[in-house]
Amino acid sequence: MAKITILIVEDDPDLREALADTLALTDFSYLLAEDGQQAIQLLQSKSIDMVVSDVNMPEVDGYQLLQWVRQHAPQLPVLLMTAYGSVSQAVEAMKQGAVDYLVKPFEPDALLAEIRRVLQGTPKKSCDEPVAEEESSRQLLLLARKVAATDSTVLITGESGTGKEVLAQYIHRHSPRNEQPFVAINCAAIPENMLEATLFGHEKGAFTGAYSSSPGKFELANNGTLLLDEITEMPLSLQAKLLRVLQEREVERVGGRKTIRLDVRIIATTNREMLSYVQRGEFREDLYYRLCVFPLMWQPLRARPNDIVPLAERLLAVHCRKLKHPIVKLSSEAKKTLLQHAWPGNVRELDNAIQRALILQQGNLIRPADLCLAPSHAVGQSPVLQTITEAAMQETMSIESKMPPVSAASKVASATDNPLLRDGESPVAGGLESDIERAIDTGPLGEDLKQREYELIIDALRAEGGRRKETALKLGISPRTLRYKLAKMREQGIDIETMIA
Ligand SMILES: Nc1ncnc2c1ncn2[C@@H]1O[C@H](COP(=O)(O)OP(=O)(O)OP(=O)(O)O)[C@@H](O)[C@H]1O
Repeated sequence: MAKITILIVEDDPDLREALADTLALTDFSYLLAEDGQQAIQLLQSKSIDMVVSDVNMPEVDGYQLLQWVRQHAPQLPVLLMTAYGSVSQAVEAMKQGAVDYLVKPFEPDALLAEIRRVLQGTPKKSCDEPVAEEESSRQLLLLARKVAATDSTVLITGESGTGKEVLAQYIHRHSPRNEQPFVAINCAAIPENMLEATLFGHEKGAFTGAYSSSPGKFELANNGTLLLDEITEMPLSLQAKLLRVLQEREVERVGGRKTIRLDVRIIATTNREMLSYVQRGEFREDLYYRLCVFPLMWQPLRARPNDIVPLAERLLAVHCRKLKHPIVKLSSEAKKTLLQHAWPGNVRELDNAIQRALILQQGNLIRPADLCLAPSHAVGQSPVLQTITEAAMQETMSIESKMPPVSAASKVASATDNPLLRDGESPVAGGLESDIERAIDTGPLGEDLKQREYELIIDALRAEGGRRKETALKLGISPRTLRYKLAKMREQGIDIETMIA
């Protein structure tokens, strides 16, 4: 059997040699590159199973290399190595598709364990169960445990950052398939022309750039669980093929003739209101009903206050462990501040706030100022926010009435049908949640944020020479969302082409 090849990309010659020495003592074979440019050349000519890359390198750095991989070989896992000060960027890189990051310095065994974990497709080792102190969250986990025991297809809905992937992993961990792979694919993050090959695999030469044959996510997940993240972002043409695979339980690689039998448990997630996608003809109805066998919904974080502080404490412990930092605590004022915030970006926003606070805090105690939370997002404290929360509640209630009833845990649904920038935690970095965006549509804050968002989009388009797919990838949104945003900008009289020029 061919050996698994790891590509090490590191500009520091001593560290590169040390990493090579580590891999030389294992069954893996390895290739070495001094920078991103050399790495791309090797990726174009050799068969490589995984990339382990430094972040800061001259010319083509780790992030640019990651972007190249996302476009040309999206199924290839990229593990980043980063210095302590660049951790927040590395976390951002994970959102862009890196499988994980290691903080330097690390033990050789930590690297090998991480490589094995990634290649086996197992989720991050964590004996930690999802935090669920709120009654509705507990009930949700109970339901998840029940469905985990079966092979039923599960559809998880909830706003961006509520914990849909965490719940999917929880189901897998508690299922009879837990010793088998858990494989996740984010349908919004893979370029449209690569999605089919990534899902179903391809044979060598099936298309330009198919340097070697490769199994798809379905094959990799065989006997285990496949998570189809952000399923509404899948193009209609591919939905038809997906439906066939789900019905017939077999797959053929792109450019291949062999039929491969499948035994895969499917979990799909979305932060959109799927039924309105179905009504608009953007999502196949038959596929919707095949996926929505057992729907589960995470409430937005603002609707489960009892989860907020325990989640913050868990995230704090995780990051302290990862950064080898002494234990840090939350002051009681900081806890109050957390409870007063509306968390439009949900648990992911909380995670970011905790990471920021960990960097800023002094004396191993987090105080309110360290959290850097915008006061305008404090629950019940600002008229702007009241509008936001009211609008969000109205939105979620109107959705609730349309979703099939599942449980008491699903009192507040959160998907929206308005495709907007994801990851609502920071308007500058990532965009806003749709409910919030609509709520602040008319206010001065809304105008400022919109202008800033338009500037970001134009800048990204300019940097990518007007190419839509690349721009969407750069902004961390789906091409569909970008199209929607551009249409909105045109409606407002913005001449996009002139601005790019
Ligand atoms: N109940 C929970 N317990 C512990 N950590 C959680 C929980 N929910 C979410 N998280 C953490 O919050 C972050 C976001 O979670 P996750 O990726 O599962 O959200 P998501 O709903 O899938 O987001 P998206 O819609 O953007 O894909 C992750 O870092 C995850 O570990």
